Amino acid sequence: MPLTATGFPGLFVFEPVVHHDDRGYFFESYNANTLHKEGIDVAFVQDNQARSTYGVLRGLHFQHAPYAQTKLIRVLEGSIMDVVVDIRKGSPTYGQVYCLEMSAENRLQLLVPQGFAHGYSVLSPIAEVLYKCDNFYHKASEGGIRYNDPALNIDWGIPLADAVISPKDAELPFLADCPHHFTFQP
Ligand SMILES: Cc1cn([C@H]2C[C@H](O)[C@@H](COP(=O)(O)OP(=O)(O)O[C@H]3O[C@@H](C)C(=O)[C@@H](O)[C@H]3O)O2)c(=O)[nH]c1=O
Repeated sequence: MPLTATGFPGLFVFEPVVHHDDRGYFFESYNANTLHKEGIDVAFVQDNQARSTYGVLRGLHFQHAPYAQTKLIRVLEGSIMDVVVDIRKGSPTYGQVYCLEMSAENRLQLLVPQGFAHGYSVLSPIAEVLYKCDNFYHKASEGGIRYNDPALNIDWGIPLADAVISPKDAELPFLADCPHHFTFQP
């Protein structure tokens, strides 16, 4: 599974090797050994799957310690704009935004380390998103940052007038007011 660095420490894009034949195609959507060979060892314990319609915007979310989560994200149907923000104090990319268009067609996967806020918007009529997490859901440890934080100025790939946002997400704080931070560990 070829891996591409993003310039953000610990944040990687994977593009699986697809084997095509007369029947269709086959690819390994996850292989711990392949990641291990790239120096990445993550013990995933929970898979999440979410289906959304066009314009749905989920995020930006994280869980703080001791329930922080590494996530490996991919799209099973449709296309999304995936967005992460580095909130690790001391990171060379602290406060910076990384966006990646991910789809069932391009099969890209994004490995998001602990210490990033994560969200996505749906670009297609329907999107089905699957992500692995290395820590269990813990409601009391949930944190987030507002999708329209002016300091981040995120391009979600859709007009914000079309965005469908949960009441919880609409009230998240801006990064400058966020009470939770991570410490960068090189
Ligand atoms: C995240 C999560 C939610 N839930 C429940 C809580 C709630 O009743 C329902 C929907 O939860 P939410 O509104 O938080 O779902 P959602 O807004 O899709 O939350 C997700 O957003 C993306 C961007 C992420 O990165 C994830 O980590 C997660 O925070 O599902 C679980 O049971 N387990 C979980 O792991």
